[in-house]
Amino acid sequence: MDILDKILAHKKKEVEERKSLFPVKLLEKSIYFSGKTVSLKKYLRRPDKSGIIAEIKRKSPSKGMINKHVSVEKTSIGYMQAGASALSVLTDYHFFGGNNEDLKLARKFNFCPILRKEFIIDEYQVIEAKSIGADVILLIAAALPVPALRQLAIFAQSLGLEVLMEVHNADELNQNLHDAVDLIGVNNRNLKTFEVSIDTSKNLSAAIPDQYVKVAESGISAPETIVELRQYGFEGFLIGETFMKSSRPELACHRFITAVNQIDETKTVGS
Ligand SMILES: O=C(O)c1ccccc1NCC(=O)[C@H](O)[C@H](O)COP(=O)(O)O
Repeated sequence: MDILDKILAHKKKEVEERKSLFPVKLLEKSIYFSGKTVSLKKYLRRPDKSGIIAEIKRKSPSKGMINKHVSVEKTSIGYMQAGASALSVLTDYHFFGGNNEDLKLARKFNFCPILRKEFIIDEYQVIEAKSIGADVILLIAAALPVPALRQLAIFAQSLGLEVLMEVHNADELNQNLHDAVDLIGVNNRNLKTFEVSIDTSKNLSAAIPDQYVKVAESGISAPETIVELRQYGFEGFLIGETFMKSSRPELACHRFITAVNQIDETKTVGS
């Protein structure tokens, strides 16, 4: 059993418990449920932004505790002030130390696209995502059979949510391409070995059709990598640990984006 199998087995039980504790009828009463969403696709393409999706991530299966004392309010506002294009909030508690309140807090203090980083296997979690103020959900191709993934994606779009589909290889990519997916994320982290390689994004980039916004996920630790990945057509860059391992994640994000901008400026002057 790899880590994804373990997470999904746990998630199955958790979702059933949540369904009885917080029935759909209750979730639908949230002010966010019938509200408008903010488009991640559009924000990633805004020229005044970096393309960085900055993540709130307290701990992870690969790294253990990363940042126990993060303030979601301070960090999320600081990320956006630093020039991030969007936020990602891990809402899984058991493996990542997150929760729905984190996302609600991020929503309360920011007008920007927010990705609910979750292990979604059931329509209930899509309704929950909308009810807590998310704009985008993640669907992991390796987590679900193709028809189930497609159904969840169509359902999410019917609620006004965008769908970021995460793939690890060409097979997952080719099987799952369809109109209900808005963005394709290539995860550089191998979930069996936890090894990260930016080459995963580079190698898959050409196989992603132009209609999808390409997002490189995980293991991005150097500003130069953003500049390099842009040359492969990536417009979004999901970064968690590199910022969160600092006691001031928002400052780490600011320094990182400033460095990306400096590389861009140097290239412009030199060309
Ligand atoms: O981060 C993990 O260890 C992990 C393990 C198993 C499933 C998912 C995992 N991470 C979720 C993510 O996708 C990352 O938080 C996200 O891409 C940011 O990655 P990083 O910048 O490397 O923190």
